[in-house]
Amino acid sequence: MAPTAAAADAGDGEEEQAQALLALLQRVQSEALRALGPHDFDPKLYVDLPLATDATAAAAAAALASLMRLPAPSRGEMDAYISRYFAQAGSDLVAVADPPDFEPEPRGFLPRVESGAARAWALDVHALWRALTRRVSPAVAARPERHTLLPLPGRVVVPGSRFREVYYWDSYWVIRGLLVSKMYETAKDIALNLVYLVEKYGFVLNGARSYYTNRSQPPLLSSMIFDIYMATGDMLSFHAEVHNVRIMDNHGRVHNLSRYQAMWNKPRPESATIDEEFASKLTSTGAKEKFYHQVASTAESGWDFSSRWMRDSTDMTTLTTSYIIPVDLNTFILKMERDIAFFAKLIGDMTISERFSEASKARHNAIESVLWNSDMEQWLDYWLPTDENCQGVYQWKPNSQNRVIFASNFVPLWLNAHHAGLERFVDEAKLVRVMRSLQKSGLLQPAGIATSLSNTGQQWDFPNGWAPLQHMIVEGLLRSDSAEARKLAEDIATRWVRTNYAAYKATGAMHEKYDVEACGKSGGGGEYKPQTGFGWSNGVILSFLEEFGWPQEKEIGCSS
Ligand SMILES: OC[C@H]1O[C@H](O[C@H]2O[C@H](CO)[C@@H](O)[C@H](O)[C@H]2O)[C@H](O)[C@@H](O)[C@@H]1O
Repeated sequence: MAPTAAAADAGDGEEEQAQALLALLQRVQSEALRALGPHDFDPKLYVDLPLATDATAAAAAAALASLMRLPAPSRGEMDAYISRYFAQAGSDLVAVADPPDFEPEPRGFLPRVESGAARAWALDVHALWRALTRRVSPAVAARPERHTLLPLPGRVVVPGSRFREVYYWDSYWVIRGLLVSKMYETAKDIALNLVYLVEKYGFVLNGARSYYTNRSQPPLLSSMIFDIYMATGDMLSFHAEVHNVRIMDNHGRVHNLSRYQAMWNKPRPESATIDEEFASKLTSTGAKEKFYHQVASTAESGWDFSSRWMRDSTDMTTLTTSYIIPVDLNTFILKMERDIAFFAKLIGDMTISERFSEASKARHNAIESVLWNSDMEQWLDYWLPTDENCQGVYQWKPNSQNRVIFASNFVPLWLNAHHAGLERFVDEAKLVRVMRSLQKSGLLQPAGIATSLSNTGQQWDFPNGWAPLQHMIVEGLLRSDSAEARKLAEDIATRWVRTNYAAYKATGAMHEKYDVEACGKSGGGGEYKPQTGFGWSNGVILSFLEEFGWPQEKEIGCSS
């Protein structure tokens, strides 16, 4: 997960040049804000610009310095400057409109989807892989100092719209969809690209840009490899790291758990103007640096942003992410430990297999001792004191569990969906109790599972629902002996499919997130405009349609 010696092997000269281009682009970003104003301003666009083929960074910097001397550059002057010195954002990725493993209707595609409307839409969603598959242009590897995009050896699938590069945790659900679409080679390419990032940087980056080298995202690489292996029998290799916190429970046992922790204490380049604006109310440099560190650590969580990480949900400067032990992160790492044990056994390395099997058992105990709350029948994030550096052993305190309801409190159910034959993470009786807790939590809404119960305007809060959260909880409920749990899983999936379908029919697009209060509404909130495309939404729809089918007589539109 998070970096230890970020970019240590990436080469010092290369790293310096990457940082010089980024610094120039951040100055362009600030100048563009001055020229264009904050309305509809997307700071990420500017740090994604490659240098134009006939431009040098020195000439672009000199011309920018002249613009900066103007009292207020006009939109025309700014546009002229950008088109003179830079190529279009995203032009350093080559569209792969015809991936070699794409077939308009692959043999054996969604055999249980009988409804004509559902099947036609599923084929549209499947065809979106053509619009989202890219290859990094060879120009990037030839002159990396001219791009913030990082070179990658294979094809990628991007989420879409402003997200022009491959993302770490998005790729898990993209791959799940690609496996339904029988695009095994593209799925393997994505995973191998992420392995390449591990080899080069020591961990999988948040996304494949030079400004993402300071942090990772939820660690799902082994899950990708596991699912590819299950679908194809092919194995890839990988490696990952964790950031440790030690907690002593009431029986004197010390547990190791993990937290998010980015290696960064500056504004995020892709959102620098926004971060600086929030930090402007903090007076000391130290306080600003701590804030920037929390912002980057929150981006590492994938839940950027949410009241889940804030002491005061109205104040971004109260982000406290690196002092929180998150339920979902520890679920992902436990799954990774089980995956490694599985693969090591498969290749006959029993020493590694046993080591990771022991680690997964220890984390299982830690999750049950530190994060499980038997009154609420949910797993809860654990908040550490913010005045310490997390080096020592903390004494567990019941009040440090965050009793606020989030969809992540139910993500450990997902562990039940994998590794048939192993001891189940949650036994049947407990699963039914957790299911009841979910049913009365308020998270179940007409169009799916809400991210939280608080409407804060942040995108990882109410009323937004996100594809990965629906998918993990549905898969967890589904692999149960309880008919009621399986029925609830299908009910949630049905609501989610219907809302995605209705929004697609209304807008012609698949969306990054949805408003779960009503069927057919896309989501909003957060620091950027709602995006379409969209990698993980497409992947989850294909996965649900494969799992549950769609009978002829079942209505796919919103039922009134
Ligand atoms: O530019 C702002 C932030 O955008 C990304 O986060 C969001 O989109 C990602 C891609 O779909 C997704 O993985 C993440 O969960 C979303 O919150 C980016 O990952 C952040 O690092 C970035 O600061």
